[in-house]
Amino acid sequence: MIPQISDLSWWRWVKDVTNGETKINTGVSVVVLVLLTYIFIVIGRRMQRRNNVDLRFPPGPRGLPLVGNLLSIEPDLHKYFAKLSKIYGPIIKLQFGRIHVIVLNSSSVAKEVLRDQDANFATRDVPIAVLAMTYGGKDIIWNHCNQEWRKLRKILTQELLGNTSLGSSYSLRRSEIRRTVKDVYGMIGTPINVGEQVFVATLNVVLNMLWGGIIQGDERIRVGIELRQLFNRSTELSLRPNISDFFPIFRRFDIQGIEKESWKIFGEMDRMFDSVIDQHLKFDKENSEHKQRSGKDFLQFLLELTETHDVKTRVTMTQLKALLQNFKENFSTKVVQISIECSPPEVTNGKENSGINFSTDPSRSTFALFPGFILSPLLTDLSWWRWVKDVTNGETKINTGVSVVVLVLVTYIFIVIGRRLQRRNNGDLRFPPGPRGLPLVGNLFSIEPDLHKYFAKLSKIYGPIIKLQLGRIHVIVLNSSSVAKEVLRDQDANFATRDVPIAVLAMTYGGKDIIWNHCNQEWRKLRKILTQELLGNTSLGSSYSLRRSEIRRTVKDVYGMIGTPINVGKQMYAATVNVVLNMLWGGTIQGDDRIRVGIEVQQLIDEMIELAFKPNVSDFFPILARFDMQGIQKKAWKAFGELDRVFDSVIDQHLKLDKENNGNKQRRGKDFLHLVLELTKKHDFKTQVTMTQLKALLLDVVVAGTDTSTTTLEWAMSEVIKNPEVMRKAQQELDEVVGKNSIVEESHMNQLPYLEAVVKETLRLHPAVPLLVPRRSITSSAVRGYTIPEGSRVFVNVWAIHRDSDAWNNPLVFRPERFFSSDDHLKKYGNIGNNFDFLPFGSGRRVCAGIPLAERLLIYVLASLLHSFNWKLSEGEKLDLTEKFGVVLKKATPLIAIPTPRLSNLDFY
Ligand code: HEM
Repeated sequence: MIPQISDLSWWRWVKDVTNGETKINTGVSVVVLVLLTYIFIVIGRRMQRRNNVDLRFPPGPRGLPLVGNLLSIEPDLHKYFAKLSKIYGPIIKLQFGRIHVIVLNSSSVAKEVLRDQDANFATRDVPIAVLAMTYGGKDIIWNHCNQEWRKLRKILTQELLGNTSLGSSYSLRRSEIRRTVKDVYGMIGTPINVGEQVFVATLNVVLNMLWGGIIQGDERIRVGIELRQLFNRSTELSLRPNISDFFPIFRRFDIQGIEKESWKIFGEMDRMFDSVIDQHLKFDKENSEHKQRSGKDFLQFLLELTETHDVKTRVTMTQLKALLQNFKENFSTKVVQISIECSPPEVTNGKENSGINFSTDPSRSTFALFPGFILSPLLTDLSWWRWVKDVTNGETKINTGVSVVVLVLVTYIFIVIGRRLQRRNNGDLRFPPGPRGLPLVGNLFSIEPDLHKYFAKLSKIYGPIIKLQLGRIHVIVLNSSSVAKEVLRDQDANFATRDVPIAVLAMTYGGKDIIWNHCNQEWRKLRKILTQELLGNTSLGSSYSLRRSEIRRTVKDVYGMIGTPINVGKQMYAATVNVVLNMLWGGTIQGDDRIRVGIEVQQLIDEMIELAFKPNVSDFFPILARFDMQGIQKKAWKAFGELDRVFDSVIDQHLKLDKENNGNKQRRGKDFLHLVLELTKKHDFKTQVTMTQLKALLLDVVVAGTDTSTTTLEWAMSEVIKNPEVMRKAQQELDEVVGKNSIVEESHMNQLPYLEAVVKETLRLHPAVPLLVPRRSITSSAVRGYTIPEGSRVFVNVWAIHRDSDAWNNPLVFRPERFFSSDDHLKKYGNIGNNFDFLPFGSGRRVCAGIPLAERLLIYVLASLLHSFNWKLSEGEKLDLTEKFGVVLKKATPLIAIPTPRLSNLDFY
C-alpha cells in the first residue's frame, strides 16, 4: 500500500501538456483531486454499506441520503412506531440524521433488551441540551451506568426514598394534601382546572420534602413558582428535537439556539439551588446547637453527605445539585396532563379534550418542532440552485457539466469543513494526551514492536492515561493502578466488552465463546458453566487424577534426561497441554490417539493465536476488510475449520462410547467433555448448551489455559535458577511439608506459602498477559476528566503497573519475600482482582475465569519439578531474560537447563 502512494508517476498526466512544459496544470489537478476524493468517498460508503449487509440490521423504512427518515416521521411518534411495527415486525430501525434509532414494539424483544442484555443497554443517549442542563449529565437520569450513578441512585432510593425516610416525611405530605382538599372544597360546584390543582399540590409536597425544613411560607411559594417555570422550560428544551443531536458536526453553530438557551436556564437554576443551599448553611451556622429542631429535609441530609469522609457515600456539591435536579420530573406539567387524559370520561365531565389533551394537540406535542419542519423549507426551496442553469444561450436548461463540478466541489468542501468542525468539537471533549499521528493512518507507523514497553515509555511523557489512533481505531492505554481501578472497577460495566479482531471472529464461532463474547446472557451462562461446573471445587477435585497422571509422566520424562541440557519451556508446554487436554477429554480418548490429537490441537492453537493478534489492515480500516489484503481471514477460517473437525471427531468418539457403554457411563470418569455434553441434553434454557457453545467452551480452555500457564512456568523456572537462594528456600519448604520420602500431591498446595509467593512474584515481574485482553468502551465516558470515545480499544498495561516504583520496593528485583513483608503492597494479596497494583488475571466482571485451575496447576507443576530435581545452567551458559512481546509475554530464548535427581527412592520417578 505504501509504495503505491509514494509512486506518483500516475499523477504526471495532470501536467500542462498544451505548451509542452512540465508545469503542473493547477486547474485540472484541483478538479481531478476533488473528483477522486468524491469517488473514493462514494465507493468507500458503498463498500461499507455492503459490509454492513452482513451485519443484518433490523428492518425499517428506507430513508433519504443524509437525513435518513427524519422527513417521514410523524408527530405522534408512539403511534407512528406502532404503525411501522405492523409492517416491519416487533424490532425496527430508523435513521435520524447520524443517529441509528431502534424501536422495540413487543414485550419479548423488550425482555431481550431490558433483561437479558440489560448491561449493554443501561446507558442513555444524552441530548446536547440535557448535557448543558444537568452538570454535564452528572445526575441519576442521564449519567452513565458508573460508580457515581450507583452511588446517587442508592442515596435516592435507600436514604431519601427509603421506608424510614418516607415515613418520617409523611407529615409534610399530609399537610399539603389536606390543604389541597381544602382549596378544592372552597371551589365546589364551579369548574376548576384539575391539572393546575394537582400540579400545585405535587409541587408543594415535593418542595416541602426537599427543603421545607428551612424555607417556609411565602419564600417557599416564590421559590416554587420560579423553579416550576425553569423546570418547564428545561423540560421543553430537552425534548425539543435539536439538529445538533442528529448532525453533531453542526453543534458549534447551535442552529436553533437550543444549547445557548439551555445554558441560560441551567445558570438560573444553578443560582437558585445555590441560594437555597446558602440559606440552609446559614441557618445551620446560626442554629448549630439546635440542628434537630426543624426536622431533617432532604437537602439537609444531602448537605451532611458532602461533609462525610467515607468516599462511598460522600457527595460533591455538583452531585447534590444534580440530585435536586432529578426531582424536576415531579414538576413536569406533562405528567399531570397525561394522567388527566388517561382518566375515565366522567372525571372530565364527558368532555373530550378539555384543553389539555397532550397527544392530539400538535402545538403542545413534544414533536411539533421536529427537524423535518426545520429542514423542509431548506430542502424544498431549490431556488438557490437555479444559478447552475446554462446562461450562455439564455435558455433555462440545466448546464450539466457545471452542475456536476459544482456538486462535487460543494460536497467536497462540505466534507472538509465538516471534518474540521468535528475535529474542533472533539477539542472540547478533551481526549487523553498522546503522540500526534499522521492523517488516515494515525500512529500506525510510529508504534514499536514491544507494545508494553512502548506504552510505558509514552506514559512517562504523557501521563498514566494515553490515546493513540491506529487507523480507524481509538486506542486508550492505562498505565497506572489508579486509572486501571477507575476503569476496571468504577466503570466496569462500560468497559466489559471486548474489541474482537476480525480473525478472532472467524475462529471463535463468531465471537461466541467466553473470552470474546459480549457481556450478554450467553456469556454469563458459559462463564457460569466454566467457573461453577467445570472449575468448581468438586469438579476440580474429581479431575485431580487426570492432572496427577500427567505430572507424574512429566517427572518421569525429565528423569529420563537427567544430566543433559533440556528445553524446560518445551517440557512445560507438553505437560500443560497434556494436563489440560486430559481434563477436557482424557476420559474419552486415551493412549496414542490422545497424543496424536494433542499434537494436532497444539499446532492449530499456536497458529490461531498468531493469526488472532497479527496486526491486520482489515481491523484498522474496516472498509478494506472485504479484500482481506494480508490473507489473515482466509488462514483463520482454514485453521478454525481444521480445529472444528478435531472437536467434532472427539465429540463423535464420546457419543459412540456412550452408546456402546449404555448404562455404564460412570466407568470412564467425568472429563469436561462429558459434563458439558450432559448439558446439551438439558431442557432448561438457563443451563442448556448448544453444540457450538460446547465447542466454544473447549476452545477457550485450550487457548486461555495452555500458553499462559506454560509461559508463567518457564519464567518461574528461569527466575528460580537465576536466584539459587530462592530455589534453596522453595526446596527446603518442600522437604519440610512433603519430605524426601514422598511425592508432591495437590493436597500439599495449601501448605506451601513460599512456593505460592514464588508464583506470584513471577506473575508480577512477568505477567503472562501484559496488556490484558483488550476491552472496548460501550459508550463515551470520562476517565480522569478525559473523554474516552465510544468503541475505543482499551489496553491495561499490567506490565508497567507491576513495575511501578510507587507501589513496589525495588520493582525490578525478583523477591518472593515481598509477599510476606508488611512494607510492600502485596500483604493485601489474596484478593485477586481487587488490588489494582497486582493484576495478572485482570479484574472486574471479565477477570480471568480460569484462576482456580491456573493456581493449582502452576504451584503443583513447579512443586513437582523442584521437589524431584535440582536445576542448573550448562557450564558457561548465561541466563537470558529477554522478553518476546505478544498477547502472551514469552521468553525470547528458550530456557535450557540441566536437571539432577534429588530423591533417593527411584519409585518416585
Ligand atoms: C497463568 C495462567 C493464566 C493467566 C495469567 C491468565 C490471565 C488472564 C487474563 C489477564 C485475562 C483477561 C482478564 C481481563 O480482561 O480483565 C484472562 C481471561 C480469561 N481466562 Fe485466563 N489466565 C490464565 C489461565 C487460565 C486458564 C487455566 C483458563 C481456563 C481453564 C483461563 C480462562 C480464561 C477465560 C475463559 C477468560 C475470559 C474471561 C471473560 O472474558 O469473561 N485462563 N485470563
